[in-house]
Amino acid sequence: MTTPQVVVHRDKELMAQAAAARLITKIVDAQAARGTASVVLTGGRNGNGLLAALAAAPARDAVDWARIDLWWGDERFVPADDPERNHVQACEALLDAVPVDPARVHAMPASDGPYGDDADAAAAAYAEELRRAAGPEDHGPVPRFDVLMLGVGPDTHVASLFPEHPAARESERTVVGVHGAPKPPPTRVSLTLPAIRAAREVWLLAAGEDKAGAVAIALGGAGEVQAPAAAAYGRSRTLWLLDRAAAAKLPAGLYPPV
Ligand SMILES: O=C(O)[C@H](O)[C@@H](O)[C@H](O)[C@H](O)COP(=O)(O)O
Repeated sequence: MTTPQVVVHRDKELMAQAAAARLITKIVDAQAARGTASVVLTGGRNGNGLLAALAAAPARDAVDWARIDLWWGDERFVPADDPERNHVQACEALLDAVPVDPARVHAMPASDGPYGDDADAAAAAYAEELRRAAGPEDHGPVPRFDVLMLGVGPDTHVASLFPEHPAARESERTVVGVHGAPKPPPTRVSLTLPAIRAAREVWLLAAGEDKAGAVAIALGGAGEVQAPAAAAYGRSRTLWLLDRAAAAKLPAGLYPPV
């Protein structure tokens, strides 16, 4: 487990812009080192705010968009064109504006797709897609994503792993169907903690005062089933990107004054 590093920005706009700049650099470095990059996107306002900031950043053209695989940490299990879908929101925020290779944009299946309304079958299919993408150098059933981003919910959920839900306890499968989620819509598909922890870097994003309690609990040593965000970490780095309001309940001294 990597020790979390905390970076606090003045407000959520600056947080989104700084995280977008950080992501551009990370992708450019990964493409220089390995010829390709893989990034896991998150749903939610902060994840989409980051993508919109990236779309507006002049340096976005430094990325070779044809040589990047994009995955999702979770998806709302609704029809493919539903505006609630994380994939639809990511297209609006960024993906429609950059020359990504559609074959490398790995959206999770929708509820009107080949698996119908069977979220568990959709999850199994996504797990298989990840397994096929993993090479021998990945030493496991999912690729070693360069960056995996997660929005943090006010109850400490990440992706669609909600506190005390079975998905937060999953230790074998890499992707699961989630039923009865407390955040609508109730049916979702989500990466599990073992899949999340395969990433080189995990970035957790939280902004606003309604997140301050969750951030303090997760960074205060809570257990993974009670606080899934506490158990989301990367192989080489775990980074919490916060605005001042979300950091308000952290103990003094955990990050430099902003
Ligand atoms: O599908 C979703 O809703 C998510 O992926 C979810 O895990 C989200 O990232 C958090 O709830 C934070 O969302 P906000 O950034 O909007 O607070």
